Amino acid sequence: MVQIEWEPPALDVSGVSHSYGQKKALDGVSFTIAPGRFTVLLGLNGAGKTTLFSLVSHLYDTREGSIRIFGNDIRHASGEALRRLGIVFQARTLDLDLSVGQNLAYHAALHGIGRGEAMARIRTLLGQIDMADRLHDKARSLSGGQMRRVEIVRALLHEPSLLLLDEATVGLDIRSRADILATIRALVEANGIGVLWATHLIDEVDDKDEVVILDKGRVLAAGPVAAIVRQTGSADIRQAFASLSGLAPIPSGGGTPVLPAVGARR
Ligand SMILES: Nc1ncnc2c1ncn2[C@@H]1O[C@H](COP(=O)(O)OP(=O)(O)OP(=O)(O)O)[C@@H](O)[C@H]1O
Repeated sequence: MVQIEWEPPALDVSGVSHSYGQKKALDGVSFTIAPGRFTVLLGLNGAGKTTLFSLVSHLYDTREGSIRIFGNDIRHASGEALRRLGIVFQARTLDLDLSVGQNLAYHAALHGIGRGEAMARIRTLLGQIDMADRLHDKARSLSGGQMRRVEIVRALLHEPSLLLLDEATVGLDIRSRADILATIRALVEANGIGVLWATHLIDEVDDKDEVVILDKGRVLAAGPVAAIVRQTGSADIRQAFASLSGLAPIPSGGGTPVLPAVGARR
């Protein structure tokens, strides 16, 4: 008999709710993402993306529902779950007074990676993003896009199988945004890792991606772009998103935000 090995989803979010006092930020959120895939978590400002990331990364306790990373429950097997996870938060987190190499080596040490191995990984990853020559430069001397790329390298140092990025292109110009997105897509290909890319920018979705559409704390649709477009009877994901979330059609063009102010709270 042929035994088929079952691989658990990279991320399995099941019935997750979260409130801030009376405010319900997530309401029965369920979806899975497959290993090695690029999945976009698409939602307007205030949809609940950052709250979801805070639960997945165990910054907040999951009180309702469950979150599993490669089968490891974030509550009961948080060590193994977090070992498989890399995360780039929306806010900048490099120490500006340290060099690129020091920032990265410090993070590697926190993960218990020996100095020699850490330096080898740092050099390889910086090479993959064309920043090998910036190893000794102070983080302060980097552009916003370069800082983001270093943060991405930092999130990859412990060789996670799933990378979460929360609005990774916020505050960057169109060129840097495209570069970051291309960098991540190339790293997914090269390293075979899965990515959950949170954004409110519809233009960051590619036809080949999987998408989870989050609106006011609820999942409106989840699956391959083509399936969502077909199921909603839309011409493209732009129209599907607009019709699902009850918005006026979104005009196309360089990275049109679907809502005006990034970081605005409702
Ligand atoms: N610390 C908090 N206290 C109270 N309410 C909060 C807090 N953090 C978020 N919220 C509320 O929870 C909801 C979801 O916010 P969240 O930041 O998770 O959304 P988001 O999709 O990440 O939005 P953005 O793109 O603006 O960061 C919003 O209505 C927000 O106002």
